[in-house]
Amino acid sequence: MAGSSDDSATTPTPESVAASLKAIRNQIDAVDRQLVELMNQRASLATQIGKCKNDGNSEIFHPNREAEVFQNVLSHNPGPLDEVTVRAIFREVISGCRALQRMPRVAFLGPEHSYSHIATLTRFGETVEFVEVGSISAVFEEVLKKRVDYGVVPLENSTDGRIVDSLDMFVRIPQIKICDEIRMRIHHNLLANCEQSEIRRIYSKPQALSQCRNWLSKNVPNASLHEVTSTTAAARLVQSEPYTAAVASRQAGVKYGIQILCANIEDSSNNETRFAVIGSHHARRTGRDKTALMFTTPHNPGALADVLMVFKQNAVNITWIESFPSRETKGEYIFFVDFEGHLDDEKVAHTVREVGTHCQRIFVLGSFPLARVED
Ligand SMILES: O=C(O)C(=O)C[C@]1(C(=O)O)C=C[C@@H](O)C=C1
Repeated sequence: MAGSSDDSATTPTPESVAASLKAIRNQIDAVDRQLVELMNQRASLATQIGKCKNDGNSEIFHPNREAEVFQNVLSHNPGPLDEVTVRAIFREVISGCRALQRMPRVAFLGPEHSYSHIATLTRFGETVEFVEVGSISAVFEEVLKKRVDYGVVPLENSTDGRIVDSLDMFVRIPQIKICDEIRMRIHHNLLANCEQSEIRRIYSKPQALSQCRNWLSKNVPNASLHEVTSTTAAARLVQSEPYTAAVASRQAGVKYGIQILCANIEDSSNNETRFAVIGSHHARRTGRDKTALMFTTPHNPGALADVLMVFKQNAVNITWIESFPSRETKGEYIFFVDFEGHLDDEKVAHTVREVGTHCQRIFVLGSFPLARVED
C-alpha cells in the first residue's frame, strides 16, 4: 500500500548513498586498471610496428591508417560515450603511440592558441614537438629543410576564401606534398575584462575581424576595430590595456585569464577553415580520399575548359578550384584543383594523365583521406 512503512526500507540514507558510491567507484577503479593495461598493450603493438618501419627515417604519421583506426573504433562504439568524446580519447592514444616510435616535429603558424595551433592539436594530439614559426612561408621552409616532419598551413576559409600565402608557397616549392587535410569550424569569441558597454577598442587579426564584422557593429557599435598580427597577440594586448577586447579563440581567453563575454560571434555559423598537413609524402589510399593538383594551361581560349572537360568525361568530382596569378609570367594563371579519389585509383591516375596533356606544367600536390569537420 502507498505510504506504507515499506517505503522507509528503500529510501536512501546518507550511509547507503555513500556505500553505493564507494562500490561504483571501486568498479571504476577496476575498469581504469584494465583500460591502462589495454592502452599499454596497444602502445607495445605500436612500438613493434615502429620496429618494422625500422630505419628511423620512415614516416611515422599515416593519416590513412589513422582514419581506419577511427572508423574501426567508432563503428564499434555502443555508447553512451558520443563520437566527439571517443575521437578525442583515441586522438591522444594514437598521439602517444606515434611518439613511442619517434616524436614527430610539427611546425605551425604561431603563436600558441592561434587557430593553426588548435588545428595542429586537433590532428596530431598533445604528444608531438610543436614548432611555432612566424609565417606561413616559414612552415614550408621548415618542412623543405627537413627541420620538422610535418607542417600545418591554412588553405581556405569559407568566409574569406583562399589563403594566398599558402598557395604562393606551393607554387614556389611544388615538391612539398599534402598528406592530410584538417577541416575546422572556427568559433570566435569576444574576450574582455570589462563590461561589453565599456569596450572602446577591439583587437584581432584582419580575417577574424572580417568574419565577425556584422556582429561587432551591431553589438559593440561604439568600439573601434584594430588589426594586429594574430588573435593571440590581440588577447595579450587586452591583458595590459583597459577597456579593450579581443576577438580570439576560447583557448586564448583561458590561457590569458580573460573573460569570454560572448561566444560564437562569427557572422556565418558555417565559418570553416581548411588546413593542409604538408610533408614529403602522400598518404596511402583509404577508399574515401581526395587529390590536390596544381597546373598551368597555355594562354589560349578554352584551355581551362579543356581541362575541366577531362574531369567531366571521367566522372571525377571536383571539390575546389582556385586560380592564382603567376609571378613569373604576366597574364598567366596557376590553377589549384581538389577532387575526389586517390592517385592510386585507376580512374584518378587516368584523369591526371589526361589533364596533363592539356597543361604546360602539372604537379600532384598529394592524395589524402577526406576529412570531417572538427567542431
Ligand atoms: O599502423 C601504424 O602504422 C602505426 O604506426 C600505429 C598507429 C596507431 O597508433 O594506431 C600510429 C601512428 C600511425 O600514424 C598510424 C597508426
